[in-house]
Amino acid sequence: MITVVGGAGKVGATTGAFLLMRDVDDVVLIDILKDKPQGEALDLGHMASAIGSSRKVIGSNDYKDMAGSDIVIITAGFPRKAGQTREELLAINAKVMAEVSDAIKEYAPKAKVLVLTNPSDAMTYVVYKRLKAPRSQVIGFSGLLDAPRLSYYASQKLGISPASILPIVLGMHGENMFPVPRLSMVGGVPLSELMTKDQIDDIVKKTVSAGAEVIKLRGYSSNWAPAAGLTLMAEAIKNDQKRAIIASVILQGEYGVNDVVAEVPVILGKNGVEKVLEVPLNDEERQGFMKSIDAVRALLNSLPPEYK
Ligand SMILES: NC(=O)c1ccc[n+]([C@@H]2O[C@H](COP(=O)([O-])OP(=O)(O)OC[C@H]3O[C@@H](n4cnc5c(N)ncnc54)[C@H](O)[C@@H]3O)[C@@H](O)[C@H]2O)c1
Ligand SMILES: O=C(O)C[C@H](O)C(=O)O
Repeated sequence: MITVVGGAGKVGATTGAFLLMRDVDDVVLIDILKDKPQGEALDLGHMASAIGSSRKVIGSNDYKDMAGSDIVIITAGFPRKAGQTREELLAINAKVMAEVSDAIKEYAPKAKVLVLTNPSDAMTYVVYKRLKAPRSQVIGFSGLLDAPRLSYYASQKLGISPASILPIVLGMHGENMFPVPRLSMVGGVPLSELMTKDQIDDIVKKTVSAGAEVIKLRGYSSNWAPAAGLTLMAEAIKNDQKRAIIASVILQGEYGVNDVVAEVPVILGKNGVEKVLEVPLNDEERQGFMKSIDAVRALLNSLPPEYK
């Protein structure tokens, strides 16, 4: 069973749909909004029936309905509006994370927890600290959004399928994210060798500002792409795929960094994060990555003390 807390929201409900479409597991949508999670679940139940799925889906306003979940996905909280940064949501969403973490501790303490809510690296840290769980159990989302965005923009320039690109994006989910074109491969050839410097600069810029661009165009933030990424992460854990995925984890010595959350490639399986991979950065890339790490560290330092 997979619970989505924030399940009546845009990313939450979309994730519920994708989990059912890909037959990953039964789904529970929990939200504080009256009737909305139940309404979303009813529509999704009809959808499951339409596709011939016997998966169950329920909506609830009661955290105790997450009991028995193997995975809890947190999409609860406030999204940013046009002109806002993700970091501006720090205090308001940290409060939501604390409440949801306390519920997880009570009702699903062994669940693997995927944290989407922004600013997602800091929110992952808050949940990790609050749950006092091993870092393998608390996994931040965004790598499976930022990396496919890099592939998307590169594929458009190169006229090839995004599926043939293995993208690497590290660090923070935000303005300080660190795409690494030299380690992003097309058939073993780095993007940096297939494109001019100007083209690389352009796709990096577009990747970093993609979330803001979606908001600017349609008035609210992304849901389809993050829901797809969350579904693939849940699938990797549920089906013990031991798949390399970029996710946000609490670094414990890797890259010479301690107690900071950052996007890095990890192996995801039934135990959550089963391995953290250290990509071979050159000196210049290492500097860029550390700048991104410093930005996350500064954000974590600015958390109110009760969340650290
Ligand atoms: N990390 C990423 O890559 C990424 C991608 C997209 C969105 N986000 C973030 O995810 C969050 C959700 O985005 P959205 O577009 O789905 O927003 P939304 O407003 O559509 O949904 C959020 C839902 O959370 C619910 N909620 C609030 N507090 C709650 C609580 N204590 N318990 C249960 N439910 C609660 C709300 O009622 C709402 O239904 C935002 O912070 C957004 O910025 C992150
Ligand atoms: O941009 C946002 O606020 C949502 C998300 O972080 C994204 O990158 O799409």
